[in-house]
Amino acid sequence: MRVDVIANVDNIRSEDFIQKSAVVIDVLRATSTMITALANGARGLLPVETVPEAQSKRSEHTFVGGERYYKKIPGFQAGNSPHDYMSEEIAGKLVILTTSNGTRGILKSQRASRVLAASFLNGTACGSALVSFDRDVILLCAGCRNDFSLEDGLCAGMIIDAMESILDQPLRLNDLGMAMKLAYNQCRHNLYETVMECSSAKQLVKLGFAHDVEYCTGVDTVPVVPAAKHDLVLTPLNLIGTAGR
Ligand SMILES: O=C(O)[C@H](CS(=O)(=O)O)OP(=O)(O)O
Repeated sequence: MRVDVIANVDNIRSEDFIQKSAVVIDVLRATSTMITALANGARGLLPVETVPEAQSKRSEHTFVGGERYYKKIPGFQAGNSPHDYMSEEIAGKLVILTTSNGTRGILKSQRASRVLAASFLNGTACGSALVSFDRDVILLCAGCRNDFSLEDGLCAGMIIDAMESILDQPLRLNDLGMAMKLAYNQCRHNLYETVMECSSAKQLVKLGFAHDVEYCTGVDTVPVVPAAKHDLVLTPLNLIGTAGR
């Protein structure tokens, strides 16, 4: 099985996803938020590109959230903090989410056979789902404004590590994949301290979101895998029965 790690959303074309499993990684914070919303009973999550598009989908059955420049959008029910998605208010609702990078990554990947959303919270569960799909994989690091974010790359390294442990053999990796596997193994025992040195974490701490960085560096603490197949609504993957698909 081949696994390619891509540095940011603009470094890949949508046709490159055809016939592959795609995993979008935005540790700080979009994919950590998606995982949290589904773990807290949201019935699904629809990523959208623009603020007006999100607003137009508001109804009694939806919960509309998102950010621009880390801040909640005026009039929205929530921002992009996973802590905004832990209340009973979202149970049974379709979450509509628009963020600067993570939701763009999901939209870009939609030609893949399956699209998953990953972060440290569910890394091992994602790895085992990918092995069961038995297809080549693209790990798309969402990054930040066309740039690479190290925390996303480290999470890619974690997923590669989990897949290789399950398969008990090395995967075929691109150079960024090799680098991230080595980097993850170098810092896996002090992940929080390493992520705290990354630019997005520093910015979040400055804006009063230190608790988000702490939560988002929890390893395998929320083993729910948001997944989409042939449409854009992410729902929790049922890990039993995914083999061979
Ligand atoms: O809300 C976030 O943490 C970031 C903000 S920014 O794009 O990095 O300025 O958005 P995300 O889509 O989660 O990367």
